[in-house]
Amino acid sequence: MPSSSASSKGRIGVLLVNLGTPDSPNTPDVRRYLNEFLTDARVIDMPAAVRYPLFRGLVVPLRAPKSAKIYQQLWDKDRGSPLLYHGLDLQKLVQEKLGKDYLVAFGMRYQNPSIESALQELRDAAVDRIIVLPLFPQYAAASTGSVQEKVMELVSKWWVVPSISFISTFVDDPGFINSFAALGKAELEKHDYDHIVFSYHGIPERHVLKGSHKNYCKLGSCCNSYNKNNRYCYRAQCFETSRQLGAALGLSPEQYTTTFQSRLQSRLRDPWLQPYTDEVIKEMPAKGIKNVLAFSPAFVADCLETTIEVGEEFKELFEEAGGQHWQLVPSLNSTPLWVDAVTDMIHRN
Ligand SMILES: C=CC1=C(C)c2cc3[nH]c(cc4nc(cc5[nH]c(cc1n2)c(C)c5CCC(=O)O)C(CCC(=O)O)=C4C)c(C)c3C=C
Ligand SMILES: [Fe+2]
Ligand SMILES: [Fe+2]
Repeated sequence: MPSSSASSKGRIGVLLVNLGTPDSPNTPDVRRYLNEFLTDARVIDMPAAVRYPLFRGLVVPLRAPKSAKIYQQLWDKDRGSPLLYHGLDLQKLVQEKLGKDYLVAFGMRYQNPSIESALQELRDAAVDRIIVLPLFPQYAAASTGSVQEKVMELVSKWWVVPSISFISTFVDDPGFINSFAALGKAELEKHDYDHIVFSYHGIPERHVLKGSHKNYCKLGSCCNSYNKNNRYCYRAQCFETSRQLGAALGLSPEQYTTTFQSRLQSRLRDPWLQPYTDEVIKEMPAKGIKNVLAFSPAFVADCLETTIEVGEEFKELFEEAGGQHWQLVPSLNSTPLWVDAVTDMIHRN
């Protein structure tokens, strides 16, 4: 008779995944990161015969030295890339909170620690099943979709394929919303603001239309409500996060604006989601909006796109246009409310 004392159940594996970051802020590492990132067909959805020569041969070599300079500004001399160390801090705290019945691993879609190494950690521990949480509140094929594809590609090669589930979007998760709102309220107590900007990472409009369920989404007022037809529409999800955050902060719709940042290509050739943050904020001071509090709610950890783009570059633009006070709300990083929110999402799954 087999011993009845040994439990037949293993731990539950949890895989937290963020986008990725270079191993160092030096040009060769930034080039390697950008090469992996920008040849992903879910990010640059061109035929491989065009994507590889164009990006490896032209875009990345030109971009890498410029990006490296910005990463050098961002890099912490002891802990390195914020996206990485905040992710590792979150992993540790969520593990402590979930306890010994769970094993929490952390991976990056591009570069290190790889999703492959994180999955291997869970496999070595013979976890019972795996819950994957891509750390992107709003689903986009280029972010969450790419993580899902990579996880499925890797796990499909295992002889024993475990039960696996994905948390694909958490735009309106009360824990996520309340964690961000709490950070915003702390800033609102320190200063008087004329307006709030919710600036999301942009994606090409084409990506939204490609994911449109039965052509429901046409980049118009379709995105003004969040419903079963546009549950995975990135634009509708961003608007929903803004509405939820606005409500949690006690704002009326006129007190905030939703904008999109970080477009990669020329807008003439390839329109990205609009309005563009840089264009909107340049117009604000002339309209009497001189004090702005900015959130970046497409990111749950501070990174190049929050600290440098929103916190520094947009501040400079705003001030040059006559603005007086521009303040970025820090990201969720590994704050206690966010650790609780992640733990709750895992428990509910
Ligand atoms: C929030 C989710 C993200 C989506 C959606 C996304 C789409 C997307 N991004 C690019 C191009 C670049 N993004 C870069 C940095 C970057 N992007 C995200 C998240 C999303 N991207 C994060 C978290 C980061 C920061 C990483 C860090 O190390 O701090 C960069 C690299 C930086 C630079 O050179 O400017 C590029 C390039 C595209 C083309 C795209 C959708 C099609
Ligand atoms: Fe990006
Ligand atoms: Fe829509």
